[in-house]
Amino acid sequence: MSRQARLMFFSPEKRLANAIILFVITTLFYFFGASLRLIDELSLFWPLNAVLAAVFVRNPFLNRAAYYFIACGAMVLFDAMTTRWGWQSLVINLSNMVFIIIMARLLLRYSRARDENNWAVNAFNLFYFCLIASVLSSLVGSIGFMGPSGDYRQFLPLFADWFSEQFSTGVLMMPLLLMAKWPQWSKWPAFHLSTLYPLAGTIVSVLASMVIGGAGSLTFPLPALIWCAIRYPLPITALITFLTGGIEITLVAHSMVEMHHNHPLVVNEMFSARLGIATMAICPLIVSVSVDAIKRLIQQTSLRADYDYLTGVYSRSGLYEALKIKAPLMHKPAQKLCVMLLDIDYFKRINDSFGHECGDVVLSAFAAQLSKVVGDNGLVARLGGEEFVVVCSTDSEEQGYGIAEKIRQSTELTAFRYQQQTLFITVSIGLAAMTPEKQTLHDAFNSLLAEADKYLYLSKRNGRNQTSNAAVEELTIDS
Ligand SMILES: Nc1nc2c(ncn2[C@@H]2O[C@H](COP(=O)(O)OP(=O)(O)OP(=O)(O)O)[C@@H](O)[C@H]2O)c(=O)[nH]1
Repeated sequence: MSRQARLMFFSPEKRLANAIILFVITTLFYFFGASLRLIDELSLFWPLNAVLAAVFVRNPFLNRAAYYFIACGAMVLFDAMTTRWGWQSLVINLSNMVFIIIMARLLLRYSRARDENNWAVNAFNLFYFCLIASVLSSLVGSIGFMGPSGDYRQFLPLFADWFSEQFSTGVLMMPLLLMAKWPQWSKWPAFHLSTLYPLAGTIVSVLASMVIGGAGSLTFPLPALIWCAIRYPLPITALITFLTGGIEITLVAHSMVEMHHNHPLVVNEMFSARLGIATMAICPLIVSVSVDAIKRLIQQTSLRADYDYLTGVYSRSGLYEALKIKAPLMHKPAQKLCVMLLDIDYFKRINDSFGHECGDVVLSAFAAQLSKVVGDNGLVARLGGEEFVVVCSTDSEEQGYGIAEKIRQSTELTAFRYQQQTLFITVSIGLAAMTPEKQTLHDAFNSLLAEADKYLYLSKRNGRNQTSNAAVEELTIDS
């Protein structure tokens, strides 16, 4: 991911600026969380912990005691100015820090190394890391909050509420926070109305869960979210999933999705709803991560198929793809399509005298030299063994012949090096050219390749290290 595309607020060199920004972010989100408080101390959503954990994951250099201290200090200071919690504030904020530090450390240790470019939201890992961080931080929070003289019958409901909030907010927010980047509008595909269908499906299913109600209705958006995961990029899926989960939690908390008709909302139901929503939220992400991985695999496989592994020039299949995509841009209607078939002379001797590895080095250096001479004026491919093909568009066949000769002469003059050895090679070339009229470039190429093969044979037969084409063939026949 490029520096510009990622959201960058921190820098390893600017420690004071880092400290100030961290302090401001902590205070802002603390304020936001505090304004969402539902019942006394507890919050419906507490986004600060997920936000700070993501900040520490995205900026590994911030993972130092001093920065942890600043974040915790900002929280305690906010409480000191806005509440009368006293020591309880220390416990609550310590529990926040437990979540933040455990989450950041686990993600940095197990996810980042695997995929440097994607901040690897391995959805399974994220789910379990959130679980571990939430259990530990809620334990610290609820035990500390009750204190030694607390009524321990209250422990379980307190722990359940604390844990389910941390866990659901973490699972819903972390993927989005870890992947957030400035949108690159230029890379967005053209808009079609059908693009909105999965989003519309999600909205309709959230509305349906409001109308129908009951615990089961919370899973209504799942199919639509999975549809989103298949259609949209990973960060967009993370955003929609986050919004859907957040809306559902709010609806349940405000009894707009009824879990039990005619019964007021009790903590256990909230606990169950939050866990259910968090579990549902991870499903589209798992699909999205898998779709992303499959897409990358397809990209890698086609890259492998399109390029020759040894020399880096096009493979045979890659050349046919390039003829479809690149050649029409390069070829003007009145121009000649020139196909040169090249075969290194006596290549077997190089293998026999210096070994197969030396042969590979020569093939690779020859391909590099060939690409340099042809430049942007043509396509270079390796058909197999020591046989290469060059396709270019020229104003005349003579011009094509000129390029072929330039290749041949530069090959003859190049000293190829392998270990302490200096080797010289020559190449024989067959050249065929035509102005494709009704034929596609692909068909024209196929017939020119067969013709060039005939002229290559002529070059070999006439002593190698030469270029042959129709004109040379005529001369040979005449003489
Ligand atoms: N090192 C290496 N050798 C290869 C590769 N592919 C094919 N070869 C060798 O290339 C040689 C081609 O030999 P021949 O077809 O007899 O042709 P030549 O020796 O070049 O002789 P002429 O083409 O008639 O000038 C064989 O020894 C193959 O084993 C490769 O990827 N690497």
